[in-house]
Amino acid sequence: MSVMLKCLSHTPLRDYNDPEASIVNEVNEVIAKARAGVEAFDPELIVLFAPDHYNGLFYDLMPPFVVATAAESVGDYSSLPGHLSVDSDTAMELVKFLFANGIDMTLSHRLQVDHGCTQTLEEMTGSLTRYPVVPIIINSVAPPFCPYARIRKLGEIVGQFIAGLDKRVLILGTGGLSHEPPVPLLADAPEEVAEFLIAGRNPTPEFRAARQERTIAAGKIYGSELCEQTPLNADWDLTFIQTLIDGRVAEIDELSIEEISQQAGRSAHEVRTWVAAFAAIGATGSVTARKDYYRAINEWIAGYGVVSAESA
Ligand SMILES: O=C(O)/C=C/c1cccc(O)c1O
Ligand SMILES: [Fe+2]
Repeated sequence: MSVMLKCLSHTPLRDYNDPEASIVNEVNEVIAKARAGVEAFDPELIVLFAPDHYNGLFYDLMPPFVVATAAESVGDYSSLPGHLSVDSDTAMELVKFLFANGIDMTLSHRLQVDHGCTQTLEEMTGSLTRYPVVPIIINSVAPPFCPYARIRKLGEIVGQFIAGLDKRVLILGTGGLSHEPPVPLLADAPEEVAEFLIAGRNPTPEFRAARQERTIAAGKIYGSELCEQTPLNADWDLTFIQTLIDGRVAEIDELSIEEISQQAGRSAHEVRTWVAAFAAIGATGSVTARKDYYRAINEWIAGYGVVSAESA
């Protein structure tokens, strides 16, 4: 068994609201380098921790986390549509292993996923089908959230499963870091917004286009005095990254969910995918980790980071 980890922020505003060309080029270079590392590693399996943004998961049945044995991308923004090459047998074995080890996992045999799941997969592999993948969606956008300690425990048990596989496994975490796009909250939502958050699957093209336009418009003023959303917080992001690469992931258990929302924005909870990914690799051996890149990019509503690790 050998294990590689890549955790990356994602943003659907790529191509729709780009920062200056030098920054786009810089990010493209970092992604190309990370992808070359994946290519050289040649994973036999990808375990993908990702959030959803009210495209696959809604409040009609909102799990804290879910393993998919089959997944279809909705192709929101400019993300790739279509099916992911999910290794359904391994996904099912993982669910059984989690049950046997104290994690009450949710299972989906047909899950819709969005840019939060597919952007990083595409960036790291060039497609949604290049390698067998097991998607694990962690609720990071729809409060209330289970404690970070539970996410770390989930990651640890996934790591124990990976350790028993005798395969080259790439663990991906996608989302974060600090950011707060205009995603509505169920509390106090007007009736039609609440209806969308509870059961908004398969929206009309017009509904999807209007939603995307709102995000693009938010990107154009994000971080300015016109913007009411919580701004990016580079200090918070860099402290969080350092905690992970120092091997101190358990310290994140102590952070309060409310404080993270206040300091880093409501969608900063997408870092739950990074917590799970680091806990997973930590359970497979001794870990070497590094920060490949960080920049706060308002145009993309993203504290944008890339972190890599290997275990031996
Ligand atoms: O779901 C949406 O419409 C927008 C999501 C978004 C916006 C900006 C940064 C991100 O990481 C997002 O997921
Ligand atoms: Fe996101």
